[in-house]
Amino acid sequence: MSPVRPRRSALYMPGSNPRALEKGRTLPADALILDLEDAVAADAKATGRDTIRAALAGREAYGRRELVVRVNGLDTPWGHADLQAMAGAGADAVLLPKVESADMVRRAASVLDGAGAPPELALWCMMETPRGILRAEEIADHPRVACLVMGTSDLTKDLTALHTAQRLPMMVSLGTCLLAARAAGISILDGVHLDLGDTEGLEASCRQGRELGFDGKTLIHPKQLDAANAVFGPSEEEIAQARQIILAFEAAQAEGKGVVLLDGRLVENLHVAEAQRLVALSETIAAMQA
Ligand SMILES: CC(C)(COP(=O)(O)OP(=O)(O)OC[C@H]1O[C@@H](n2cnc3c(N)ncnc32)[C@H](O)[C@@H]1OP(=O)(O)O)[C@@H](O)C(=O)NCCC(=O)NCCSC(=O)C[C@H](O)C(=O)O
Ligand SMILES: [Mg+2]
Repeated sequence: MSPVRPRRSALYMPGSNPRALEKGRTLPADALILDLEDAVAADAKATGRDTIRAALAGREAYGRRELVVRVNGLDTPWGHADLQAMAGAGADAVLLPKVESADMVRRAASVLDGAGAPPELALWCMMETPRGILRAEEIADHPRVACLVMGTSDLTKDLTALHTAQRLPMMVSLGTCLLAARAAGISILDGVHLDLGDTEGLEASCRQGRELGFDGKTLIHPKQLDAANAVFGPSEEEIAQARQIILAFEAAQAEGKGVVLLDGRLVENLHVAEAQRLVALSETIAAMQA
């Protein structure tokens, strides 16, 4: 079962942009992904590292937002130094791009260990190449991996597919990674919606992601946060329903029954487990907002 930690919204921001990093302290994002990879030009990578380390040194200012650093791949000139710089910098997780095997995860973990990373520093993995998708299960199974993140832009390019409204070209990959994440009991986030002017399309893509089972969505601009938070967070109606399910089942159990009908619908212990997860999620979100 995925952890109850809310990951409805994860906002990418260029690690070389101090203004964006400062703004992240007040934005309603569950997670911030401080990027050293695609959003940072080659000649700004070293400055980006310093800017991110400075932000992480003042992490109290980010409250309960999860802080994740996307490093460059170990096959690039910057990957090794990125991992060494982030090992003890205070991030919650390091996000590895273009992960294609458990061996790639092991090599990154070994650099972090060698640089003295604490055991609680998690690895998140970008799932964005055909080979990576095919090996999703072994990647998700590594003990340090806490979350898979769909990289639907790179994936669309590598598949020579098209970006479509219904995202049919993505379905096999999304489903494969969801199975891997849930089998391993870790989180999984959906890919970005690139069209910043397309509010309806963003909302539809969030709804589709939630229906498929994603925990949240990665985003590229603050104006996308509200849609993701609303869709991936349980609604008032869902919370009320969940509480009813828990109460009805408790009452049935007190009478020695293992199932109960609530408004004509069968309730079993599997429904109670999901209801408990939703209530716990809503309580954590409320605590974060407070
Ligand atoms: C796309 C942007 C470059 C647009 O930036 P800008 O022109 O500054 O936008 P606005 O003027 O509308 O900004 C309004 C204010 O919001 C702040 N802002 C904007 N974007 C962010 C952000 N991402 N995080 C934090 N704050 C942000 C601006 O500073 C303005 O603030 P203020 O000064 O108070 O007015 C920009 O949005 C951007 O850089 N976005 C992130 C791009 C990125 O990180 N891309 C890489 C990740 S996506 C990816 O890699 C895909 C994946 O790998 C795959 O394969 O699928
Ligand atoms: Mg990518």
